[in-house]
Amino acid sequence: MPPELDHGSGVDRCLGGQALPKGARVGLLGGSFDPPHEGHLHLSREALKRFDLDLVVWLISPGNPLKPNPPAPLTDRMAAARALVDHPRILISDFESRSGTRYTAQTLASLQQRYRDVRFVWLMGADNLAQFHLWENWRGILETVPVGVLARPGLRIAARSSPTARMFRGARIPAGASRLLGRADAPAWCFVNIPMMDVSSSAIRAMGRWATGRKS
Ligand SMILES: Nc1ncnc2c1ncn2[C@@H]1O[C@H](COP(=O)(O)OP(=O)(O)OP(=O)(O)O)[C@@H](O)[C@H]1O
Ligand SMILES: O=C(O)c1ccc[n+]([C@@H]2O[C@H](COP(=O)([O-])O)[C@@H](O)[C@H]2O)c1
Repeated sequence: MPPELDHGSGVDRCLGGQALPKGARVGLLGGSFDPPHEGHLHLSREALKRFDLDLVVWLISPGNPLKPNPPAPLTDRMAAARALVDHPRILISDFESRSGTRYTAQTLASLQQRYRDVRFVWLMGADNLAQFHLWENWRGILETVPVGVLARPGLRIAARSSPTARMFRGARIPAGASRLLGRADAPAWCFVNIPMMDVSSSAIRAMGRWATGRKS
């Protein structure tokens, strides 16, 4: 049983091994991290600055509900993330596997119930904004937490003209005011251009540089 789970009250005392201070602005970077790479680190460092966050938590997913093939075992991905990250404000968590949630809308509901005094911000790369309207209860997610989107090579235009960007255009915070995102009430989202880093898990897998206990 993970030590950080307080089963008596059903309340998590900490996320990614760290207690979350009252009022903290916490960015959540959900992902397959199959494997984690420098692009995830880069996105996280930029998000801390651009959105004025206190912490970024990597939520290592049991598996993306839209991806047909399962990722490598969670323990391998968690270990690789721990080996890669050496930053006091970037935490790694298997919260979704522990809470039994797989859809982001459920994960956010579960987190908000456990951490009532924390201000969560959902973080993602531009590829996910382009597809966001396919996610379970995607409007509900946007109505629940502010969303920070970070540019990704080749995907700026698809993201900015996506159904989500069009439907929620009135809730967009301009990039010049991105530091307000963490304090904003939902619905609010912000797209920031960051120096591009052309690295992806699929490219690393294709190069055979990710050896795990994956069953395939
Ligand atoms: N190089 C990058 N620049 C910006 N965002 C990124 C980058 N790599 C990953 N992300 C974002 O990080 C989150 C988690 O990504 P994920 O773990 O799926 O990695 P990935 O490299 O996109 O994987 P894959 O190539 O298998 O799709 C997503 O929101 C994704 O958009
Ligand atoms: O909730 C959904 O319907 C949903 C659909 C697709 C992706 N997600 C989440 O988006 C995050 C990024 O996934 P990935 O595989 O692109 O790294 C990860 O936390 C997934 O659980 C969530």
